[in-house]
Amino acid sequence: MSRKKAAKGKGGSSSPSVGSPTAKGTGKASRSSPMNGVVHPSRPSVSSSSEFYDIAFKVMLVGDSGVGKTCLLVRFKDGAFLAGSFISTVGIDFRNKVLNIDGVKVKLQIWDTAGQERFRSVTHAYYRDAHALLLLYDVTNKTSFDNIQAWLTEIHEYAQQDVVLMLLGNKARHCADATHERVVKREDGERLAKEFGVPFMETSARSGLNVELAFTAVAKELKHRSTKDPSEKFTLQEYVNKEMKSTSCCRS
Ligand SMILES: Nc1nc2c(ncn2[C@@H]2O[C@H](COP(=O)(O)OP(=O)(O)OP(=O)(O)O)[C@@H](O)[C@H]2O)c(=O)[nH]1
Ligand SMILES: [Mg+2]
Repeated sequence: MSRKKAAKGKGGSSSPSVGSPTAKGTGKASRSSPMNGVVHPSRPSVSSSSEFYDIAFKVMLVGDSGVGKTCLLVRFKDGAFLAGSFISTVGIDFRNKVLNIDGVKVKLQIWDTAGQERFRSVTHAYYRDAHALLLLYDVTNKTSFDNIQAWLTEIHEYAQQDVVLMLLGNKARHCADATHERVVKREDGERLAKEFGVPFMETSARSGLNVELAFTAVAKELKHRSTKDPSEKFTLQEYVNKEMKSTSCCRS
């Protein structure tokens, strides 16, 4: 397996990277990638980064405005929490991160979409290229939870049928994240996820709860699908159930 070089740094709506609809100039996603849609660039990206990778995937963060998509990405990429005033994402943005999954360098190109309704048509253009979707709601905001069904309808309409999907209940009350009151019970999230057959866990971009796990689990599933190694047994939901940390330490 030849090793490629990852483009480094923060992306942006003005300069999308390899594979974005805008970069191809067609406004439409391409489906020409080999290995079940896995991105294997024909040559290393022009970049000063020393991060090589073997396979690359696109992961999209979706959900209502304010649920914490940008914060989740920043927590995962930089290990920090964006405190202070809320700056709503305009259009779409991306960051890259290379993970070592069982000896394979997996590059995730993570697209952070704007949750605001007025940017919905921008987001639609990116769905078809996504290998995985992390769908977020905010456990302190009931409307964001009620809107999950509408998001799922949208996903079924615009995303690939075999897209890897995971539901995340963010802002979960956890040791370092107890600023807001929970209004969506964990059991409600579990029930909804079960109903739609998608893996689920609660996260906190603020405390870091399960953030690494959410992206690692998706990377493992995508790598598993692309290598199709029959000796390797992997089930996303089982992995998540085994690895996830619960918020129970803070429950009163
Ligand atoms: N307490 C708590 N606050 C969070 C968490 N994640 C995000 N926030 C706060 O929620 C607000 C919205 O976070 P963003 O990450 O910007 O939300 P977003 O989903 O990217 O919103 P859009 O870009 O408009 O779609 C910010 O004020 C964050 O500080 C979390 O895990 N816990
Ligand atoms: Mg945002």
